[in-house]
Amino acid sequence: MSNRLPVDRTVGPDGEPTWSPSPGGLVTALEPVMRSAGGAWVGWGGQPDLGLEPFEHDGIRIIPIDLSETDIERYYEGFSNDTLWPLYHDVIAPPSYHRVWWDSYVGVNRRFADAAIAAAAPDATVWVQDYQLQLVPRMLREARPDLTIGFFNHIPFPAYGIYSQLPWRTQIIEGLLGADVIGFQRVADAGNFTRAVRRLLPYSTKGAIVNVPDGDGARQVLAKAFPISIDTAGFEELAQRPEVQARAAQIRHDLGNPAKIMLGVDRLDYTKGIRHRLKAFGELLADGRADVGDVTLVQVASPSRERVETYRQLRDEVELTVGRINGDYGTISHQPISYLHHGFPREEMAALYLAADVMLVTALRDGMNLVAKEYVAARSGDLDGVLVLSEFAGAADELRTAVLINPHDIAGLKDAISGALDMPREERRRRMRAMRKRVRENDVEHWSQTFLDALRRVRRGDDLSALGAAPARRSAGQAPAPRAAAGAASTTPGGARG
Ligand SMILES: O=P(O)(O)OC[C@H]1O[C@H](O[C@H]2O[C@H](CO)[C@@H](O)[C@H](O)[C@H]2O)[C@H](O)[C@@H](O)[C@@H]1O
Ligand SMILES: O=c1ccn([C@@H]2O[C@H](COP(=O)(O)OP(=O)(O)O)[C@@H](O)[C@H]2O)c(=O)[nH]1
Repeated sequence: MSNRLPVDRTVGPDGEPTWSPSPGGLVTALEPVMRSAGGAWVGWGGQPDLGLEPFEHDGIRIIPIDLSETDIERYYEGFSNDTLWPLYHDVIAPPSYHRVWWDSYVGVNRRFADAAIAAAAPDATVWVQDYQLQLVPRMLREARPDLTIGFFNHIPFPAYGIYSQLPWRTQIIEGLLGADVIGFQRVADAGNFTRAVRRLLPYSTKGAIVNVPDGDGARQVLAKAFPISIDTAGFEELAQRPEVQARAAQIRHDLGNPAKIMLGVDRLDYTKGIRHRLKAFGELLADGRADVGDVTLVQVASPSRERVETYRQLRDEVELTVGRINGDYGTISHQPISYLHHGFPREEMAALYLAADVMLVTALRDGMNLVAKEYVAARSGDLDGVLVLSEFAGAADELRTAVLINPHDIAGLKDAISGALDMPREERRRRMRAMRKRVRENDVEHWSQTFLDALRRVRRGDDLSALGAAPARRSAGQAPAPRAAAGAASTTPGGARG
């Protein structure tokens, strides 16, 4: 279950409805998982009031949830994308708090939960995805204690000093704790979550395990990092196809055969650090450390959340900056930046990755960033290309041989880009080989199997020590938790179901 279905319904100029792939990494990651798992996908079709019945799409059973214009404004654009999104991304933009948005969030979470309650077979597993649906796990547990419930948070979970701004901070934590396993992208996110639990609720935690009162006993909830990944083999295969390789050569030719191509691919989102990247590149051109004609930056900025004001402002700022740089440094034959405000299909993405000598991922905060992993998979064949990667993207925990940068440090970013453009072939190869190993070991299949395996083990009441238990911790001055306290050191609480 996720806010978005894998496909969005749009109506073409001829008035005919068509289904197009939904934007973003969540769908990219989950689609291959769902295709192999069977079961049904509950989500929203991307347009208001579609009134659709369940249907099959490309081998996946789809259960659509209807959202009205008001739901979209308050639950999706409002609470999800103008409250939770900026808050969870370290308040890069100021979050807005509105009680009517919260009410709508509760109501829409209830509708999603009811759809799963009606559709799930006895003892089924329900895997809830992402910050838009954090209240669903508890709603499911209250109505259907037979279900095994997983939750995965695709975006960061902030430190308590930030999270505590949220007027509904306790309800969200209680909502999430309805799950058996709560997955996060990074170890730091899982730690932030368990710290928030200790600050807000009288529940004891032991490493990754939270003891939640349940009847006369307690049940164990596992809150742990499961870094998401991509269909690595599928992406490698795509990048090896002759037509994709020919397209990569064509892209280079069409750009005027610059010595170096740099690439950025992002939803047009303020978390992605597009402005910082443009600033660094503009300064390199101004300093004479990069020359138009020698270096071209291709920036794909795929449209996202266009009715949210912060996103509109971002688009204006980015496009103003691109226009200035192209105006200042462009020639009749060459533009420093090729800016594309569209979404592209996977084949074109693979060709762009193959064409790019340097991939720029400069996010200010990002749950994972699948683009970074796709670039590595695409370059498995030639082991070439340099990944410049923000340490604030989840992918930086795994891709340690990327050129790691702090995007706020513009001087450092300029040096890193310059070094990447000049990096010797042998160093490029060495770094890429290590990253390829990692992306092959942890692909999306491994991610989903590891998560689902943890879910089965928690549900069976297995000994969870191997899954990340650590010495018992309780925040300073916190009273022992009622009921759960005695079970804090134990691995099999009384309330756990076998
Ligand atoms: O559905 P939208 O509002 O259009 O946004 C698209 C998706 O963006 C986010 O993606 C995140 O998930 C990726 C995969 O785990 C991760 O790599 C990335 O860092 C995240 O930003 C969002 O979390 C999804 O819910 C959205 O559908
Ligand atoms: O024009 C585009 C731009 C992006 N993507 C895909 O969208 C996903 C973006 O995921 P990421 O985790 O990098 O960021 P998100 O958008 O989810 O925050 C990746 O699979 C990209 O290949 C795409 O298919 N076409």
